[in-house]
Amino acid sequence: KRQRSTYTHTRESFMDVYNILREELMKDPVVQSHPSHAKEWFQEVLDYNVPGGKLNRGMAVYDVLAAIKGAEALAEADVLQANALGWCIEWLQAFFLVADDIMDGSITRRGQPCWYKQEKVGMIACNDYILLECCIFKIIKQHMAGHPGYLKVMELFHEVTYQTAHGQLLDLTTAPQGRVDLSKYTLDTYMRIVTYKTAYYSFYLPVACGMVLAGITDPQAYATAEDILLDMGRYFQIQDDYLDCYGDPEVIGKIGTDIEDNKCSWLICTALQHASQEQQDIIKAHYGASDPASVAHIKELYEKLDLEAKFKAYEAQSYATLSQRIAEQTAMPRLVFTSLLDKIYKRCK
Ligand SMILES: COc1ccc2c(CC(=O)O)coc2c1
Repeated sequence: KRQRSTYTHTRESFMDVYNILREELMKDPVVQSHPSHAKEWFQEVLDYNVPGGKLNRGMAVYDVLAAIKGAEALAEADVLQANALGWCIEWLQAFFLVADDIMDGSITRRGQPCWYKQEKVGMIACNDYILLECCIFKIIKQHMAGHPGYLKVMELFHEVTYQTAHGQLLDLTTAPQGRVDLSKYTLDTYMRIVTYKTAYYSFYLPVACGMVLAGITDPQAYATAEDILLDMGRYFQIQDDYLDCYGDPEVIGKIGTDIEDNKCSWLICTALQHASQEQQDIIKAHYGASDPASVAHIKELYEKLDLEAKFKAYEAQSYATLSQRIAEQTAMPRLVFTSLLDKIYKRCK
């Protein structure tokens, strides 16, 4: 069935699907048979943690499907299915964020207190992030049963969860809280962290989901997409690290604290690569310290090492290489990749 009334893909239409999925999950017999306090708790876990982000990852699944099949070829059921898978990526992110905030001892997330910081929650949040992950497979079962790509999607979410957990393992053991062993802050390790912790779920997963729904089965198409999208995801995170230090807090919606937080960021790894012995001593003395004077010393060092220019050069190089690779590939309509690249390139938030 072709689409009669053209669907317009907006945050509002995407949020409508959240409400459908949340009601489906609340209707689950296990939840329905709970005493009301437990039903309310489960609903709050979803409403507090799943919506509230920028929804870029979730909304990208429909965009990919429409780019491959043509929006006019999609039936209402196809649109719902794509948005349901998109929300599975937002659920996956909610699961990681609730867990990561506990591990990092974070205070706020998306402008509100972290879920575990709620008086009544604490370590109950550990069970809550498990429930968030379980919802992914309830939604996939509900919306992909009977689809030829059901198993592929199931494998995708298991594989990307595994990759992301390995990214978090690497990040936690490279940059443990408190004083840091700077010898671990190499660009190679940094690239591995961002590949596994961010690039797979933020860029490869949304596109791979769209490809499955579009009926693409050729393994080479997925390999080509992975190659391009991991590079895009690495560029995205390096840009994120740059914005944390040089972005306008008004625009990015938060004040960057990577220097105070000891973060293994592209800036510090690049600084260490070019720093003299004396400059390394300054980094050792001041990186990861929260007092403003220490932060100022690090930013002064970033100035001296001209990291802004180094980032701009990397950004231009990365964009050129990605554009070239996108133009050369024949696996998919270029729009699949260019729509994402245009969203992140030179973004301010
Ligand atoms: C999947 O493509 C994306 C993923 C993430 C983003 C972001 C930042 C964010 O939402 O965290 C801007 O554009 C995107 C495009």
